[in-house]
Amino acid sequence: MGLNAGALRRVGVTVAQIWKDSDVSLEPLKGRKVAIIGYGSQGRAWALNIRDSGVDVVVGLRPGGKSWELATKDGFEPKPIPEAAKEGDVIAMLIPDMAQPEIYEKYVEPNLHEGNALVFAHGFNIHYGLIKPPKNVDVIMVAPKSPGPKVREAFLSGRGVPALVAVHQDYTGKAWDLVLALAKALGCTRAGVIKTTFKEETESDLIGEQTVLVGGLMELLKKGFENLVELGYQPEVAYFEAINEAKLIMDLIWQYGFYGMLLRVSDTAKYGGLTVGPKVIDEHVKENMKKASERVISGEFAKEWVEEYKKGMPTLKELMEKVKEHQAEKVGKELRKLMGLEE
Ligand SMILES: NC(=O)C1=CN([C@@H]2O[C@H](COP(=O)(O)OP(=O)(O)OC[C@H]3O[C@@H](n4cnc5c(N)ncnc54)[C@H](O)[C@@H]3O)[C@@H](O)[C@H]2O)C=CC1
Ligand SMILES: CC(=O)[C@](C)(O)C(=O)O
Ligand SMILES: [Mg+2]
Ligand SMILES: [Mg+2]
Repeated sequence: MGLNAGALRRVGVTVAQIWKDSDVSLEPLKGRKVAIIGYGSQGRAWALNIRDSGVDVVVGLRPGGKSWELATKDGFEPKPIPEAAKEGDVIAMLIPDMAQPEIYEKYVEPNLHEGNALVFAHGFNIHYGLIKPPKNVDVIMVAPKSPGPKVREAFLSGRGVPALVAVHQDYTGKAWDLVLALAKALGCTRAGVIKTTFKEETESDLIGEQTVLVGGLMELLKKGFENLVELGYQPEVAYFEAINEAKLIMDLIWQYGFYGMLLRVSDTAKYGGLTVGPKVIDEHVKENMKKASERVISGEFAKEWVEEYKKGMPTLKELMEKVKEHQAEKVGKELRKLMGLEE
């Protein structure tokens, strides 16, 4: 199957529908309690932002853990997951994707009431059929296009991060109003919220994080660092050049776009970058991206990840250790200390 522009239509959305803050009301959340299950990257940001938006929040956690302690420090009174799920009218699943099916089945599903809403921040478990909710609840998603801590940081700065919203099941007939209200309570409508489907969000999120955001970006910076070191330049120079400054250039792209970034670097960098860049990140890279995308779309990646999780994540653990051992990490730690970024 070719992955061309036409393939986009497969996901059921052709023209982007975007909501902004003034289009959306918080009214659907009035008098309803939001149960946040999990207090990690997204969970903490959601609980704090939704509470600050004047909505009643209960945090559901495993008793005695680190999250319990942190949520208590933040002024919540966390409850065991089954109790929070029972109390909540709107139940947000914000524990790791792989942990969700079991926790859902054991503690959440038995406590769902007719007309409740089950909320996801990523479509994985619904799209790949690992969680099958009952027919008498709404099943919705607000997927912030941002790491959790930035969801909180942006909310506090008054800006908000963009998000995708979707409705998988509209039992009450009011699921769209609710999902938009949640996006507003998270601060996401301030930046813009786009209508999507669980399929489009799941596939594009996985493809994005594998080929660009997490996999692609890190590999590019790592190889850029290694290349400089192998050529005999100082590792500290390589770190500042290929890793630290990448953030500063990315900030310019973030704020002004490609063209705006180019206007702010030297003509020498513009000419060198525009002529050499496509030779380094060439069509082979795009072909590799397509292959990775096919594995996401076919469900092959999801199957592999579930198997890895069931084995206790040996590959993930090994790869994480290897990252820690990389020279860029060792040099970087010292330099980040120097710049006052890390203790
Ligand atoms: N990390 C991020 O920035 C983003 C995450 N998402 C989605 O948000 C959801 C939550 O992901 P994260 O915030 O990364 O999760 P996380 O890994 O930060 O979750 C940690 C929380 O889950 C709890 N937890 C972990 N394992 C558990 C288990 N077996 N049983 C009960 N509780 C458990 C921990 O105590 C902690 O409170 C996922 O669906 C993810 O795909 C979506 C956008 C970005
Ligand atoms: C932060 C985010 O949006 C990711 C990369 O999709 C994720 O953490 O899963
Ligand atoms: Mg993701
Ligand atoms: Mg994402």
